[in-house]
Order: sequence, then structure tokens, then C-alpha cells
Amino acid sequence: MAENELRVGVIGVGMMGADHADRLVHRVAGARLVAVSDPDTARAAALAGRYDGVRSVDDPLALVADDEVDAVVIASPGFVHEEQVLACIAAGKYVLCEKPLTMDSESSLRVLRAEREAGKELIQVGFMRRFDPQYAQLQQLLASGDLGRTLLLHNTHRNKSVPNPEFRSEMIVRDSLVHEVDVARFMFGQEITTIQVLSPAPTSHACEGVVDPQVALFTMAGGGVVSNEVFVNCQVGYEVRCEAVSERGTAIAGRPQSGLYTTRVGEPAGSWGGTVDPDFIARFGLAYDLEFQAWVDATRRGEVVGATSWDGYASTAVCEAGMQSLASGQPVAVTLVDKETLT
Ligand SMILES: NC(=O)C1=CN([C@@H]2O[C@H](COP(=O)(O)OP(=O)(O)OC[C@H]3O[C@@H](n4cnc5c(N)ncnc54)[C@H](O)[C@@H]3O)[C@@H](O)[C@H]2O)C=CC1
Ligand SMILES: O=C1[C@@H](O)[C@H](O)[C@@H](O)[C@H](O)[C@H]1O
Repeated sequence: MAENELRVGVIGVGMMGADHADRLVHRVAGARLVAVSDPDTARAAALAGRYDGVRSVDDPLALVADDEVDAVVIASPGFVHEEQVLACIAAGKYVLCEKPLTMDSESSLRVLRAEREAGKELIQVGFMRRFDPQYAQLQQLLASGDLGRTLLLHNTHRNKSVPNPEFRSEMIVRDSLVHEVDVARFMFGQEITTIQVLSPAPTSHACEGVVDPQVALFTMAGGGVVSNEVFVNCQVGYEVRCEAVSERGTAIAGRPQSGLYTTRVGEPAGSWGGTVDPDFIARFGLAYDLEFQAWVDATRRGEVVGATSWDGYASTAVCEAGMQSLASGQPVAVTLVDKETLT
């Protein structure tokens, strides 16, 4: 084992967990995948069998407690994140938890308070767009002040389709829009104070009763406004971009080459004169790699980078207000606890 090599365990090895396991083995330096855990024990065993020296552990909490595991990646469904992140805090282990941190603001606050009481930052939340080179460059440009004060953001977030017929309107807010919530907070460096979710007439490609697309409006603490389109059954491909409008110019992260830009259904699936990425693993593969490398490097230094537990809590609180707005159509104020006292 290389000196100070980080021994990592991955909890939940479905689509994202398996991809993260592979990146830890093949594309991240300074870390070694040593264990995986999933209630689908056959799936975990099959994944472990693909790599040398990786054990399958039946109980995810046993993986957290395992002496040979230095740090943990959580890629289980959001509704089990709280228990698993709390276990990592109790064991004093650094954790990279996929978004959302938890399912609601109360449970995120419990996690945040537990981390505070432990006296050490341990949690990074998997908001990978912060590590995408174009998104990172846009944030640096806005923060530099070269374009003057930022006035507006326009976010677009389209998925070709969602695999799960249970992907209801609320999940579009909690699982998809949550990325735009983090992007808005990241780009402005401010909290979101109100959210309104509008419900246009849905596409015929959405399941019965599902509001897709959705348009969400955020008001930022400094008065800026963010418009967001989330459309998870757009049929074409994965299109994610962010346009910033500032006092002295504009900038777009996530736009392919210049020229006439159209997208259409057809062969090859999704095209604009080049191709539209099929999904988030293709579009953000590099961002996940950079996110993991940054996590491993920071963990070996005893630090946390990227989105913190506060960012996880704040984004969950905004989505909670967003779900209320989805039901009423009205703007809903976002209430956060005091960041210093957590009360
Ligand atoms: N950052 C990003 O772009 C993305 C993040 N995600 C997030 O990643 C996480 C996993 O999502 P997917 O891989 O798409 O889901 P998935 O359904 O493909 O995989 C989830 C896995 O977790 C396992 N699981 C269920 N209960 C568990 C428990 N109690 N403990 C451990 N494992 C358990 C399931 O058996 C399954 O293997 C979610 O939090 C999701 O929001 C998902 C897609 C993209
Ligand atoms: O996090 C993700 C998924 O959970 C979500 O379902 C998708 O809409 C997002 O594009 C993807 O990045």
C-alpha cells in the first residue's frame, strides 16, 4: 500500500455507486477501493469480484465501522443517507455522500448538528457540477468581478428520459432541480430566499399526472433572479447549461460549439450537428473524476472541499419549499437556521 493511501468503501452499488467504484479503481490516484455494500448482495458480490482485493460486506453500517475502511462513499437512495452519514460521523470517517444529503431539511439539520458536535468537518455532498471545468470557470469569472455584478442566471436541465416510472413530479424538484439549487448558490455565493415552481402543460412523454417540464424561479438574497427549466423526458439527450447575465456581459457554461444550435429526435440519438450527450455519466464523467480526486486529496490532508453539509442542508431546505410551491403554484419563502448557531 502506498504511504497514506486512502482505503475507501462504497455503499450502494447501483448505477452511480458502480460507476464511482470503477473511477476509484481506474481514474483516481491515492485511493484504493477495499469494500462495497448493497442490500442486493449478489450485485455487491459481482462488483467486488471484478476487482482485486475488494470485499463485499452485507451490512452497510458494518462497512462504515470496518477498520480497513478509512473513508466512505454513499451512493444509496436518498432516503437512507441520513442513517449512513450519521454512522460515518460517529466513526469519525470522511464521507462523500451523493446528493441529496437527505430527504428533508429537518434530517439534514440533524446531520449538520451531529457533524458540528463531532467538532470536525467530515462531509462532502456530491454536487459534481462544481468540479465541471466549465461550471468552475464560470464561477471564477463571476467571482472575479470582471463582468460586474451578476443579475440573472438561466439554467437548463434536460434528461432524455427517466428510467423509473415512479419518478414523480416531486422527484423532479428533489433529485433534478436540486442541482440547479446548488449551482445558483455556488454562482452567486448567496442563499436562495424564495422559490416558485410553475407547472406548464406536461409533455405527452411524461407518466400520467407527472408535471414535466417544470419551471422554477429563485430569488437570491442579494435580489438576483434565477430561472430554471427542468425537463426529464425531453426525448433528445442530456443538456445542462447555465447562462449568467451580468452588468457588463454574459457567459454560458455547458454550451457545445457555436453555430446554429438545434436539437432533434432521431439518429444518432440527439444531435445538433454534433451529438448531444446521452446522459449525466457521459456529460459529467470528467466532473465526477475531478470531484473524487479532490475528495481523496482533501481527505488525505484532513480537509473537506466542494459542497459541505451546510450546502447539503440549504439545498434540501430550498427543495422542500419548492415542493410546497409545486403544490400551490405560489412563491414560498426559504427558511434556514442561523449558520453559526444552527438554531
Ligand atoms: N450526482 C449525480 O449526477 C447523480 C446522483 N445520483 C444520486 O446517487 C444516489 C444513487 O442513485 P442511483 O445510483 O441512480 O440509484 P440506483 O437505484 O441505481 O442504485 C441504488 C443502489 O442502492 C442500493 N440500496 C438500496 N437501499 C440501500 C441501503 N439501505 N444501503 C445501501 N444500499 C442500498 C440499491 O440496491 C441499489 O443497488 C442517489 O442519491 C441519487 O440521487 C444519481 C444519479 C446522478
Ligand atoms: O442527479 C441526477 C439524477 O438523480 C436526476 O434524476 C437527473 O435528473 C440529473 O440530471 C442527474 O444529475
